[in-house]
Order: sequence, then structure tokens, then C-alpha cells
Amino acid sequence: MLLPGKPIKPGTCADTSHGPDTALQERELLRDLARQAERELTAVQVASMDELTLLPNRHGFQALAQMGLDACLRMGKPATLLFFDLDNFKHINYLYGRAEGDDALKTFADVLRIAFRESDVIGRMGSDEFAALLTGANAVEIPAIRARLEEMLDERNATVHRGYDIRFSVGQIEFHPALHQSAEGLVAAIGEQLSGHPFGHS
Ligand SMILES: Nc1nc2c(ncn2[C@@H]2O[C@H](COP(=O)(O)OP(=O)(O)OP(=O)(O)O)[C@@H](O)[C@H]2O)c(=O)[nH]1
Repeated sequence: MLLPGKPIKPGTCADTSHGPDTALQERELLRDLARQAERELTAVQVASMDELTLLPNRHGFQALAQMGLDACLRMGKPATLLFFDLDNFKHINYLYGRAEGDDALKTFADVLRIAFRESDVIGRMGSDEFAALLTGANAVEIPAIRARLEEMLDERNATVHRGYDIRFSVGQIEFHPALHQSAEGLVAAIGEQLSGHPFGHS
């Protein structure tokens, strides 16, 4: 990083051997480039993140999940996608207000963040829908996952005395490269699977 007042060694990009004007211009150019890179990085982050839960949004999830799937393919490991939908979410909004609905979404996001491994990818896919890509895992025991998440939710439900419980439905699909091709394909496949059957796979 270029710090004001810090001497610049000859031979670096901002070499003063071409005169102080050139050095100043080069320094200004580097600063502009750094600012532009920062702006672009922030734009990418904002476009990939859900502002409410601070989880990756659908776009961000698919990009990260694709990286996870590519790594699993390289290592010959399986991967399984879990898809969550909060139960009766619109009633929480309706009965307790939208701010309470927001809080329920943030709570569920926190529970997912804590429940899964760092190598798993989680995201908010749309209003009350969330997804988790479990890397290195094939068909998972949905009842065990449900029990773990419900226990965590019960703890939170008890602490805040909401007057309602956050409950969810969950479905799963294992990644098969020949069938799904990509993370987007996998997300589409679970959407099709679940649209034919109401949630509640446990
Ligand atoms: N508070 C809040 N509500 C949201 C947000 N995004 C979407 N919604 C609301 O979420 C609700 C989702 O409705 P549904 O998908 O029918 O949810 P549901 O009642 O759980 O019904 P099923 O999913 O069919 O079980 C809609 O009323 C949206 O207005 C948000 O960021 N915050």
C-alpha cells in the first residue's frame, strides 16, 4: 500500500526517476485503480448477498455451490443439497408484523450458519426458502438434521418468548453430474421435485 509521506524505492511502479510529475501521476493512477477494484468488489459482494440475513442470496449461493461441486468432483466426493421452507411463514408476518417475520428469517439463518460445517454452503434462496449444500455427503438422515435444527430453534424460541415456533420443511437431493450438470441444475431439480410433492419429507 502506498502511504502518504512514505519514501518510494527507485524501481517500484512509482519510480521518481522520470520526474516528480510522472511519479505523482502514476501514484494517482494506482490510487484510482485501487478505488475502482474496491468498488467492483463491493458491487459483487452486494449483488451476491441477502441484506437481511447476510447469507449469500440465490445468485451468490449458486456461485459458491458451483465451487463446492467442482471441488467434490475433483476429489471424487459426493454432495447433497438440502432445501428448507419455513412453515406458515406468511402467518407470522400477518399475525405478528413484518419486523417479526424478518426476525424469524434472521433466526433461521443463524441456526443454519451454526448447524452446518464451514465447508458447507448455505444461502437464502428467496422469501422463506433456504438451501444448504453439504459437500462430501451423500443422502443424509433428514430426521437427524431436523432434530438438530429443531433443538436449536427450540432454544431460541424459548429465550425470546415469541408466541409462535419457527418450524420448517426440508427436502434433499444428491448431486449427480450427468443429471444436474451444475449447481443451478441441482437447484432447479430440487425445485421440480418439491413442487410435485408438498414439503414434509420426514
Ligand atoms: N418479513 C418478511 N417477509 C417476507 C420477506 N420476503 C418475503 N416475505 C413474505 O413471505 C411470505 C412467503 O409466503 P409463502 O411462500 O406462501 O410462505 P408460507 O406461508 O410459509 O407458505 P408455504 O411456503 O407454502 O408453506 C410472503 O407473504 C412474502 O410477502 C422478507 O424479507 N421479510
